[in-house]
Amino acid sequence: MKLALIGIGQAGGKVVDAIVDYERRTNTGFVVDAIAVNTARSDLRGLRNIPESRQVLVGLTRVKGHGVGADNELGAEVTAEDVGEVLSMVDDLPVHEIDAFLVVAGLGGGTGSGGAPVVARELKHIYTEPVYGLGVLPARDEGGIYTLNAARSFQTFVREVDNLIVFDNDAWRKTGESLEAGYGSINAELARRLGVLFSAGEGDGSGAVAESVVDASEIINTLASGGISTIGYASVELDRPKRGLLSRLSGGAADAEDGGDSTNRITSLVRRAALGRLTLPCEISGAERGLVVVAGPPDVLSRRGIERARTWLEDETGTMEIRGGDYPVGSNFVAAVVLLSGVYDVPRVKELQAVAIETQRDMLAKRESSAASLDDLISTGDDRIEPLF
Ligand SMILES: Nc1nc2c(ncn2[C@@H]2O[C@H](COP(=O)(O)OP(=O)(O)OP(=O)(O)O)[C@@H](O)[C@H]2O)c(=O)[nH]1
Repeated sequence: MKLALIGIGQAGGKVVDAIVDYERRTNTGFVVDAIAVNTARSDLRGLRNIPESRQVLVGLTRVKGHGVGADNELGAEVTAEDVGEVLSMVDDLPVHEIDAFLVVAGLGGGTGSGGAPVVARELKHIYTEPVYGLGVLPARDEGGIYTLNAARSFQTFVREVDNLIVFDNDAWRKTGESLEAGYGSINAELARRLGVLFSAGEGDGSGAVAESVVDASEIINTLASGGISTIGYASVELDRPKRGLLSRLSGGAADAEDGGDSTNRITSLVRRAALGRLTLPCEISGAERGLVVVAGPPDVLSRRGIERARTWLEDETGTMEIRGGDYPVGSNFVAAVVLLSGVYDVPRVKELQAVAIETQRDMLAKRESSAASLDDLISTGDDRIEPLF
């Protein structure tokens, strides 16, 4: 599936940078182009895979290239004011080659949180291709303002995109590692999941042909549920020397050849992917749609395994709309990606909203009491001191 990526804010830019890095290393060609949008000049300078010619600095007259300091209302405002610059860069893209747009942002800050829904709304207005969002939720300990920003942006973003894929930083932190230090590896993990999913059907340049292809329309139909999505992933290294291209391309005989090993490997991988750590932890039963992609050398991609895994996922989720297929790649790993779309039982979102409501209430009360306290402080009672003007 061919994507145009638009990363907004620092997290958005860095995640898009990581996806482009994955795409180049794997030679999968699923990224048609990538654009970074920011209010902070220094954030744009840090990007390695998005050249200056694909970067847009918005809000320059208002914030002078210094970011919006976690004020997402200002982020939305300045992005709306300068959205024409973003759209004219999108206009330069070969849009006829694109299957969908993916707008990426961290929802806890200011620029991405406010700007991503604005850009998504404009893209949807102009183009007929689907516009998907990828929203990163802040970790629990980032504080109330980040949580409130994320809750407000989430409400808005989910309405402006055809589907919002969610990634929760909190579920991905490693013990003993600060989140800042861990962003590099977290972004790489996220890029791998999205990379395997979106490059399915594009091939990896080895010329291998899939038995039952996962093409762009399978992904689009899965995401057509709307609402929000989560992605699971699991992989295993094959215990054998890497085979030559010829044997990889021969493929297709996995079930007969290894007495069911390939079938079992795939079913257990898909279970691990769906029941292990999802990009957004949630209850998978009740998901509206699902897609299973199994990537690996063709001679171990068991069609029976994929069928069984699909049936298992139908039982677990309670939906018949589980699509699936294989994705032959020249690798010594077998990987399964499970995309669950239209998930509604998500305790993390409910918790985020509860903290956001509490924060909003506290902030309003504080603002009112601060105004009264300042009046108190300044007032000199009956002995009035005249202000200068
Ligand atoms: N996964 C991931 N999350 C990040 C990364 N950088 C920041 N975040 C998250 O994204 C949130 C938003 O931060 P930024 O993207 O830095 O904010 P911004 O959109 O640039 O907005 P301002 O800095 O306020 O102008 C943070 O609260 C973190 O939760 C990253 O590299 N990877």
